Amino acid sequence: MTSVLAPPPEGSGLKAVPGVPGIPYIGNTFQVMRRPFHHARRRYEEFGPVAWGWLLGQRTVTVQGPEAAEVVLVNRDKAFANGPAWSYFIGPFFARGMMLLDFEEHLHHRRIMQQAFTPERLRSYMDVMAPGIARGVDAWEPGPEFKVYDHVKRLTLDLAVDTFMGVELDPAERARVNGAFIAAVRAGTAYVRFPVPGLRWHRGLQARRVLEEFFRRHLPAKRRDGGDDLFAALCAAETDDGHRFTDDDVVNHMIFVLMAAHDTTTITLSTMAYHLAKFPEWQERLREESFALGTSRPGHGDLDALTGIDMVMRESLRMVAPVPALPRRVVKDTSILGFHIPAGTTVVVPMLTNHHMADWWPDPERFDPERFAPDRREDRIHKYAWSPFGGGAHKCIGLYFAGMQVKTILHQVLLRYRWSVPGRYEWPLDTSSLPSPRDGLPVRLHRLEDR
Ligand code: HEM
Repeated sequence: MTSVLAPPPEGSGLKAVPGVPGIPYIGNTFQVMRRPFHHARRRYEEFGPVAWGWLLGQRTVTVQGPEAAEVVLVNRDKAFANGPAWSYFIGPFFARGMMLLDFEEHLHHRRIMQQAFTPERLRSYMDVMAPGIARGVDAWEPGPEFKVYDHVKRLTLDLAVDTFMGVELDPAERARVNGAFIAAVRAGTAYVRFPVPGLRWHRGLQARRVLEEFFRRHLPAKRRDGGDDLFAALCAAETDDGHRFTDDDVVNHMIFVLMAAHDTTTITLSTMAYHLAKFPEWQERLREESFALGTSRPGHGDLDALTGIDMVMRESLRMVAPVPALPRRVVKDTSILGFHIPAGTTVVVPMLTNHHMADWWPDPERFDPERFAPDRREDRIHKYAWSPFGGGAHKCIGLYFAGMQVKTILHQVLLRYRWSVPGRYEWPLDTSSLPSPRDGLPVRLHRLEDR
């Protein structure tokens, strides 16, 4: 049954947000998680861009389309806060990470962290990363059921340890840190959201302690010796007016950045690999481009020549946004596109489904990288039509790093392997958390010289 979220203040000229909220606390949670595209389309046809319902235990206004996304992400009157919204999901495990800070404090931290993402820093991360990528990709064992997602996840996690931590780890400690990391990420989507020994939430809290202890142990040496890694960069980062991170800040930011960096790039690479297997003509086109580059170790500037990889990456980020939804908590009464949004509400910008809206994207279900070609640039229809990296004050600080890493890995893979899937294969995408293929994306992988 249709009902309104809250009556707008008298004389405000605002409209009430409509919706079919469903059963309190549960509402449409299962439909949204299982069939997000179908559900979003139906809601948009019935209510337009602003509608409410119960989602994951909260009264939630979902805003669809780039115009509403812009209002929320640009956040002109500071009505939308990140911390309370994201903390609901990942707070205990990623406390005081950059994305969970707000307003003045966030700006202050972001200015310092920016020093770890300057062009010079990016170049040196790339130098550290290149041999690890070559080693990791070389070690893949071709076969008929090669699970792309699982292998890429392992690779990006290993790269994160090398590029971000810059600490020599023996295999046992590497496994312990990687394991803690995976447990902390998994805990965010636990069904039982309090600590019961043996269950995800509890394991997540234990993992957080392992990670804190790890970074604290290595911190004094990093402060003293410096290095080319992100950990050293955060220790050294200083704004022009002399602000630096405390030890606690460095630990909190490191734990968060590791999480922010590796799942997202894994999903991007997997989506690219899936479509390149489904559309072999694109795979060949990209391979030719990679061979034409004439180097297996491209430097930062060489990557610009890989225009095909760039278009496929953008199209893959459109088709499967790795961060499917951006939640915000409304901290004072406000409005979105003329609708009254009361304080206390959770607002969600659903990037995953926004990128499939027929009002903004011609033939949105079609894999068509050329839509990003210079003569088409369909994303230019609106500044927020394509925003897999978010926007406004919290826009992904690692977006150039991500592009660099994704392109370098794919380039290395194209130079060594060819892969395919059976003609009618459709990957079973799990959208109940960050999107991922339920089957690990099995492909037939050949080494090029074997063919
Ligand atoms: C394809 C890969 C990536 C995607 C799609 C992605 C997406 C996003 C999105 C959507 C946000 C904004 C969240 C919000 O507004 O609530 C974000 C924030 C962030 N990302 Fe990324 N990200 C990626 C890779 C990375 C990498 C590689 C790093 C670090 C090296 C990184 C570090 C961060 C950080 C620190 C924030 C918080 C920024 C802030 O709140 O000011 N991300 N990312």
